[in-house]
Amino acid sequence: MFFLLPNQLRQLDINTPTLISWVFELTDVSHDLVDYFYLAEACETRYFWRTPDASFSLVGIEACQTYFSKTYEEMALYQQILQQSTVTNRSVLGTGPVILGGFPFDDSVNSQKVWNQLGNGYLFLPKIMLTETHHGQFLTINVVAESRSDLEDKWQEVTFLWQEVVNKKIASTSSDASVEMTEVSVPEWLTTVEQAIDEIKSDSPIKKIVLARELKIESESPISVNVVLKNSLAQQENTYFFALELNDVAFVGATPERLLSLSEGVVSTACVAGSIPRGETTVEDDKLGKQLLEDMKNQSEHNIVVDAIEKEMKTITTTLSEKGQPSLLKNRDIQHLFFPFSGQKKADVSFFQAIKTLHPTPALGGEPKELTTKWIKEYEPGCRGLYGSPIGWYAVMAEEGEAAVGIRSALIRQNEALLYAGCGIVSDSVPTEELNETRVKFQPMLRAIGGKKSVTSK
Ligand SMILES: C=C(O[C@H]1C=CC=C(C(=O)O)[C@@H]1O)C(=O)O
Repeated sequence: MFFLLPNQLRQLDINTPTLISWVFELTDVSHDLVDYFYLAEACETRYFWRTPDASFSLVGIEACQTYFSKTYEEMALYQQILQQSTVTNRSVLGTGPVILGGFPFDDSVNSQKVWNQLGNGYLFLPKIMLTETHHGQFLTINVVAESRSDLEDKWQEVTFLWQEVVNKKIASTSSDASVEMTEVSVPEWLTTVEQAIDEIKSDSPIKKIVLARELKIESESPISVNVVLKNSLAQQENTYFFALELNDVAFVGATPERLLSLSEGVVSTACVAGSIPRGETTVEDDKLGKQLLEDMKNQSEHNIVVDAIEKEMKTITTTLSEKGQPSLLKNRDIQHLFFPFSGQKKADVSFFQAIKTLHPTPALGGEPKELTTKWIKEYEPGCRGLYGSPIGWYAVMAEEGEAAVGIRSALIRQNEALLYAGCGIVSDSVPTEELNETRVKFQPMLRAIGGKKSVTSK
């Protein structure tokens, strides 16, 4: 598959920096799209995204433009600037110029010490992007050129990069190394949970705080992002899959939670809060599901999320679906209370602005938002980085995109991984039960990392 510069582009008159974003339909669709992510292992930047129903996947390879530590407003502005200087033949959803990546949980926290260059958010426009939809597989080539000869040079560079990637072989790596697992700051975390309960029970306006903790994995050999993603894809159900890698750090996850999607002017979100493990048998599983649906503590945790999201969705939409009863969202290790909302996005609200409005929902931050975000910054041990924050894709030329909430996730760096899990604390939370809930939420990434584990707790 070699992609020559199309004739239309050879005739372009380029005088100012112009983004050329050209889409080709792939005729050879024998590869699963994720294979291109695996093949790009040696690249500096790579990205993978798949929706829970697997109907839409993206792979991004190397950066044509990068956006570090950018606010939602800045990204909306970059999007507008790009729109005015782009030449594209895109017609299918998720092809052409698309920005990929994640925002930080809290942009007032510098997480670079732990998260390296990903710490304050990293978004990029890929040089090569692969898209799979029910229309087929597509390849987008993005280059920013200042003249016709610059376009020819850069085009050649990107097509060589593509050749290099597809000519690689996927290395077969096993995941049976010995790994040491350390639950980080457990006593401190339990104390923080108690403090949060006291705060909620006092006459403070705080009703709910989501507290997260970390689990550290040290492996005798480098942890392969390819293996972790491959295992996640095989092991999890009803989740988004994402992987964002820049140099030696990668953020990988299998999250059940949609923050916001935008298609044809309609924004859709979901309230996912309230949890119980899966049962060993169907009977036990149904019993646990029923228990979750009827449990007052989980209902109150969930309702806080529904009320806040409904209120915020009303500020960004002209019409909104009605509030109703939650159903169960079942993943491999855990089940949640789930309720979706969708509405017509207001024309003057950008997608980035809409994401800013919702993030963090009380499923990851708390209620009220500003107070609890500050509370988390002050008291939660650890450093969230991109955990719990919007990660996804954002079309440049059209009203399209989607961001999931980056949970059930791990930061992977060579022989180490840091897993994150949190839970909603309300007035009748019991600290040790919350600790157990986070243990269940670590499971997806623990299972995906594999290895023979020994455990310590600090
Ligand atoms: C914060 C996490 O989960 C959130 C999403 C679903 C259910 C949650 C809960 O029941 O507490 C959390 O709000 C996490 O998995 O790290």
